[in-house]
Amino acid sequence: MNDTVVVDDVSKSFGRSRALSGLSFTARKGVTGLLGPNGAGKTTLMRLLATVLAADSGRVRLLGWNPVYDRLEIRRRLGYLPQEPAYQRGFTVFEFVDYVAILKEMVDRRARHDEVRRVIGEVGLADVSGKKIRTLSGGMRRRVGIAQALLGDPELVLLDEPTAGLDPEQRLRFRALISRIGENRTVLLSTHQTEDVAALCERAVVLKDGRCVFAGTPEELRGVARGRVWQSPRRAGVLSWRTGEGDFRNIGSPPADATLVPPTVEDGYLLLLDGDKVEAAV
Ligand SMILES: Nc1ncnc2c1ncn2[C@@H]1O[C@H](COP(=O)(O)OP(=O)(O)OP(=O)(O)O)[C@@H](O)[C@H]1O
Repeated sequence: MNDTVVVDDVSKSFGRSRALSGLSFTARKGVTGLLGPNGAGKTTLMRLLATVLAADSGRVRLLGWNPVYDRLEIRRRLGYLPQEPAYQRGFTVFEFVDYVAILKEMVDRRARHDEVRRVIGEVGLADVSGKKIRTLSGGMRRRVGIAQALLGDPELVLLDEPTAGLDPEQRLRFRALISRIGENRTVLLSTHQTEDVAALCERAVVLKDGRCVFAGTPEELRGVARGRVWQSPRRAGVLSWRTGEGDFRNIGSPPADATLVPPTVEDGYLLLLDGDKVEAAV
């Protein structure tokens, strides 16, 4: 297999709080979505893969390198959009991306400026290149973050919640951009949006309590809830909510006369997270 990311039995604690607990999964070229509730360990995992943090135990291989010994080699091939990027808000878009390029050791000024213009163009910000970051909308600022992550054409791109807080139209544009980025690179995308995973990821990984509870295609994630989602006039499943049409959508073990409906990726995800409760109620 051409796995570009291998995480094997990795644990990481902060004091007494265990963020990652024996986590294992692999990723390869294309877009892999990382799903999980608040506190599941997504950001910790991203920081670990970005070589910002070291694991307490377990093994990690990134692009064939070991982050313990080859951090620089990995960093040269890595682009990272942190969850809370430290933008220099007084800089223009060009100045900020150029500043990151300097930090990335791009020393030839002309080649660096060409590369800065290229990545700014790639995220569709050429028109606002001379604008100060503080004057941009949140969605545009997020694109500046992606632009800097594309500097030097990295083989591995880590995007920590790039679509959080975007309006639907911006999300759509981001999906197009991210799927383009993933055509010839390994992209890991952490998100709370199962729709993003269904729409653009080739593979999905679900974290819960610092462990991997699912790894597979979005179709397989949807399959987790096959035969376990039904519609009824009254609340029935353990996970149950009223839909826009007035009926209830229920997830769990259906009664014999249930009207089953096709599951979504979100149904599969919810069932994975709340599976214990669902099984306990049977
Ligand atoms: N620097 C830190 N110091 C102490 N605890 C931390 C630190 N970073 C993370 N944690 C803890 O580790 C656990 C996992 O956090 P993490 O931020 O990785 O989750 P997450 O899946 O990214 O959550 P969210 O979706 O809310 O961003 C949480 O319990 C968190 O409180």
